[in-house]
Amino acid sequence: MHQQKINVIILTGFLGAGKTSVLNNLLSEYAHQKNLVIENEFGSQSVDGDLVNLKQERVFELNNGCICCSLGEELYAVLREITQMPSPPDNVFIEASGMADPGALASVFIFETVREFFEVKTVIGVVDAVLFEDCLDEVPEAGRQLAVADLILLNKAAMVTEDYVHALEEKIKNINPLAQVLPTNFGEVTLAMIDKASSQETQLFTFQAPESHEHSDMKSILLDFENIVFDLGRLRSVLTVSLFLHYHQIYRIKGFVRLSSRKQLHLVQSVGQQLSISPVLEEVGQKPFLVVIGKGLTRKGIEKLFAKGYEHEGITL
Ligand SMILES: Nc1nc2c(ncn2[C@@H]2O[C@H](COP(=O)(O)OP(=O)(O)OP(=O)(O)O)[C@@H](O)[C@H]2O)c(=O)[nH]1
Repeated sequence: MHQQKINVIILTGFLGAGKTSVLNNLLSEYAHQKNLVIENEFGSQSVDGDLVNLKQERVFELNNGCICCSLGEELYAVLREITQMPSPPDNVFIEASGMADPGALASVFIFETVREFFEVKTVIGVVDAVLFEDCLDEVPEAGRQLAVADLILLNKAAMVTEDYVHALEEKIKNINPLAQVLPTNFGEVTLAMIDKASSQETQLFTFQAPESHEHSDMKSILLDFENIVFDLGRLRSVLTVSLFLHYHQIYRIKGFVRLSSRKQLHLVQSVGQQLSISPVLEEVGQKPFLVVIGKGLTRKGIEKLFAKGYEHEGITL
């Protein structure tokens, strides 16, 4: 087995938002390490010409899938190939096509067989400051890309006024209170920005969400579970079914819960249709809560859904 896990950075964002610019900057930032790029582009245009820093890196292309599920299978096959390389890379960068559902990509990394070798360091969402509001209203994938991201780069910031940048930052934070939002130009990112966004659990510990927020039809709902103890089996089955049935509404779930069968607090998170519930090693007084991000959600509906995870078998303190 590969001794150290391979870091994975997933780049999402709408067409022309600046993903390739961000990728080039990242390749410069990580130039001292061995990097590999996976592209998921529409069409068959060559990507090599766009990437300035690809001296040693190898580029894999995913061609078949975009929004469909074959994308996950294709990525899985590429990842297997990477683990069998004589000298595997330190970092794998995945640039998702502007039309891709990043959940389908990110969810591959929830599988145990993949997690054994790879660790998603961060999911970066690149947003075009000029076009963001139009995109969000008109393109469903744009909302999903925002929901999945840990770090959202508000790119082309210099093309709009400072006040507008602040207003957009607020809007984006309201949609995804879990992410860091940073204005950039020409996709300029630093390692420090990535490292900050990738300490996800630490970030969650200090997370203070607004009650509930709305923009367009997208919304984040904060659920306080301080006095609730879930039944693991029930919670898992309720969420698994809901992520499948309400795929077009629930974009992301993330937070902590208490379980009747375990002492430790558990981190719950969904990526695409995949769910993971894992123990938190150091809780340091963390209170249980969950954030649900999605489209057309109602607090009542979401509360009802989670109640199925603790009523009867579970205990309400
Ligand atoms: N003015 C300005 N142009 C930018 C900025 N960032 C990127 N661009 C330009 O916007 C265009 C698209 O940038 P890319 O980095 O290729 O964007 P992308 O998201 O990879 O594009 P697709 O692969 O087509 O989805 C290019 O011409 C960039 O030079 C910026 O901050 N300001």
